[in-house]
Amino acid sequence: MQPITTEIVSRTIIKRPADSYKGTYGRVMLIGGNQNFGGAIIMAATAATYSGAGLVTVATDPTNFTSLHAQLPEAMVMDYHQTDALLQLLAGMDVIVIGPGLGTDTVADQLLSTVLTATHAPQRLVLDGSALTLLAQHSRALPATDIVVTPHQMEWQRLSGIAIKDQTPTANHDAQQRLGVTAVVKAHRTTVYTNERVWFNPGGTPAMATGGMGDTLAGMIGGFVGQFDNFTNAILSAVYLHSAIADDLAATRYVVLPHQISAQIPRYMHRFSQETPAES
Ligand SMILES: NC(=O)C1=CN([C@@H]2O[C@H](COP(=O)(O)OP(=O)(O)OC[C@H]3O[C@@H](n4cnc5c(N)ncnc54)[C@H](OP(=O)(O)O)[C@@H]3O)[C@@H](O)[C@H]2O)[C@@H](O)CC1
Ligand SMILES: Nc1ncnc2c1ncn2[C@@H]1O[C@H](COP(=O)(O)OP(=O)(O)O)[C@@H](O)[C@H]1O
Ligand SMILES: [Mg+2]
Repeated sequence: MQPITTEIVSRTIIKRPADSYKGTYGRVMLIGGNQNFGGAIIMAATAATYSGAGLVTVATDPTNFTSLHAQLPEAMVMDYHQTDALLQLLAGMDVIVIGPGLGTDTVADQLLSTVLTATHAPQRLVLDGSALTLLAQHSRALPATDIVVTPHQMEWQRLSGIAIKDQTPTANHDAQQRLGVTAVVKAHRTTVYTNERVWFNPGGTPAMATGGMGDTLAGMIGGFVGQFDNFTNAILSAVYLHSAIADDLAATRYVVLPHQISAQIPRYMHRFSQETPAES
């Protein structure tokens, strides 16, 4: 196991080229937020936007439109029941994040199938939350493109079949190889599994144990993989920054809330972009 280092983050978060525009930084669609879990997709979309995604579209239940816009006017919205319109929009996306607050009813199940069928390389896919629970219920073909799953320990148990107490790095890596996708297994010390390697995140604090913290990470990963070419390094950098921000905030706070993390992302990205070694 190797630690995720600040050097990886500095190499990944590069200064923005002057000759660029919003399209340069990723068209990201986030799909989720049923009538009960609207907050989850709002937190994920907020994190993606504050992570620098150039254009953010949220496909959600219409009951969430107003609250989403009140929090995040930068985001566009669409009703996720409108399958034809969704398919049309999906075709133009660089990154699709599905799962935060999606739920597991038949609408959610259908949406996941639609996304798995419609996504094609080089589009990148982030599967989180309810999408993982649905995926574990019956196996489906995954598109041949960059995919990352971001389970907590119970979601990983459902997906991999490994009981929480048996989730060792070796067992998790074997399961990741079988699944063929990058796996971010979230815990106090989150571990990341790629085809080549096992990484561990040195940061993280129990002050992060609040609903929405993982939704925020999923949005950050969506924002990062839409901007930074190296898929693994983009994921590692998002995992690292998410907890590094929390650790700093927790120095003076008993709990850290997801929206407080998102508010700090641009400042931390700026800092790491200034540290980019001149030769890289
Ligand atoms: N504001 C919103 O809209 C929010 C919406 N959300 C959305 O809700 C949806 C469902 O996601 P979920 O994670 O809440 O529920 P689920 O997948 O059933 O897992 C919980 C079960 O697993 C167990 N468990 C064991 N270990 C665990 C661990 N390390 N971490 C976590 N759980 C662990 C746990 O055990 P217990 O707590 O009972 O001891 C329990 O039995 C999803 O779409 C998500 O995005 C949330 O983000 C919250 C904010
Ligand atoms: N005790 C802890 N120490 C470090 N990180 C934690 C701790 N508790 C929760 N987290 C982090 O918070 C996030 C929780 O994710 P998840 O359970 O998916 O939340 P949600 O679905 O409510 O958004 C993960 O990134 C996890 O690593
Ligand atoms: Mg979650």
